[in-house]
Amino acid sequence: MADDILDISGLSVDFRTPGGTLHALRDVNLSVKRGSVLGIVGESGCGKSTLINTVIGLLPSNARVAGGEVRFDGRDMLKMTPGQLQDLRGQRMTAVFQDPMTALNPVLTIGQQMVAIQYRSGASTREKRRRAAEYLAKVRIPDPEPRLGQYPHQFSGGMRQRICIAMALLAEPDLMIADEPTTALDATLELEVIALLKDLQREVGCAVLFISHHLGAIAQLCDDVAIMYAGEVVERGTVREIFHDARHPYTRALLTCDPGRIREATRRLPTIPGSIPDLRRLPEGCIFRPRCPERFERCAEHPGDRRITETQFAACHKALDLAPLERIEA
Ligand SMILES: Nc1ncnc2c1ncn2[C@@H]1O[C@H](COP(=O)(O)OP(=O)(O)OP(=O)(O)O)[C@@H](O)[C@H]1O
Repeated sequence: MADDILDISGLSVDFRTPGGTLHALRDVNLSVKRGSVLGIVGESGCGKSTLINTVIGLLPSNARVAGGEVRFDGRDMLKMTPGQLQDLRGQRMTAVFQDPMTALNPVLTIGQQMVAIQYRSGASTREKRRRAAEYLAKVRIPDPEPRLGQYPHQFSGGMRQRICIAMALLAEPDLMIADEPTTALDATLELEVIALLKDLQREVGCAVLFISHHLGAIAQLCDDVAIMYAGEVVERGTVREIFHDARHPYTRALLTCDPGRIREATRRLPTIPGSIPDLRRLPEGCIFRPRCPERFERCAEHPGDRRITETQFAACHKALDLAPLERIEA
C-alpha cells in the first residue's frame, strides 16, 4: 500500500488560448499522506483550480497535461479510463466546494440527496436514511431525522456547507478535496466549520486536500502546506516549518505582510507589490524574480527544489542562506 494517498509528480498543464499556449502548471510535485491534511495556498491565478481539476479528472477541453503523473493510492489517474475515474470520484475521492448551493439540488430534500449518493451501497433505503441522519448528526445538525425531510433553502449557509461536508464524508473516502469551503462564510462560521472539519477528518481518518486563501485556517487545520505561485509550488513543508521557518521569499512575504493577524482574521492573502507574470510569456529563471526583494544574478537560472529538511523544500537559490523570520505562532 502506498504511503501517500495522492502523489503528484512533475505535473505540467497547458491551456490553448487565442494569445498562445498558457503554461498554467509547471513541474508540480506534491503529496498527501494517508489520513493527513495538506493545505494549498496561493494568490488568484496561481493554478489551484487547474490542479484540482486535473486531480478530479475534469479539465476543460482546451487544457492538455503536458507531463507528469497523478497517483491515487499508487495508480496513475492520468492513465485511467473515464469509467475508472468515475468509480473513484464520489467514493474514494470526494469534494466540497465554495458554494454549497452548486452541490445541493434545490428541488430535492436533503434526505433524498443523501440517500441518492449512496447508490452503490446494497443497503435498504431505510438503512441509507439512518446513515444520512448519522452523518448529519456528525456535522452537528440538530434534530437530524426530521431535517432529512427539508429542502436546502430551509437551512442556513453554514448548515448547508456542513451538509455538503457530511455528504462528502458519507462515502468514507480516502481523500476529500475541500476547495475554499469556508470562503463564503463569515469569520465565526468559518472557525466553526474548520474545527468541525478537523474533528471529522480525525474521526473518519480520511486525508484532506484543503485549498484556502486564509492563512489562519491553513495553520489551524493542516499538517503540511504547499505554497503556489504562478503555476509552481515554490515551497512545501510541515505547517510548523512553513509558519516558523519559511525559506522562500514569496512565502515570507505572505507571512510577514501581516504576522500578528494571521491566526485571527487574515481571511484574504496579503497583497505583495507587483503582479503574477503572463503565463504565456514566462520570465527566464525563477518565476518570482520580477517581484523578489532577494533577487540576484543567479536567479536568471531556475533554482529547482532545494531540500531544507526531510520534509521542507523551497525553489530559491537563497533558501539555505536567509536569516530566520521573526517567530510566527501557528
Ligand atoms: N479554461 C481556461 N482557458 C485558458 N486559461 C485558463 C483556463 N482556466 C484557467 N486558465 C488560466 O490558468 C491560470 C491558472 O488559473 P486557475 O483558475 O487554476 O488559478 P486559481 O489559483 O484557481 O485562481 P482563483 O483562485 O482565481 O480561482 C490562470 O492564468 C488562468 O487565467
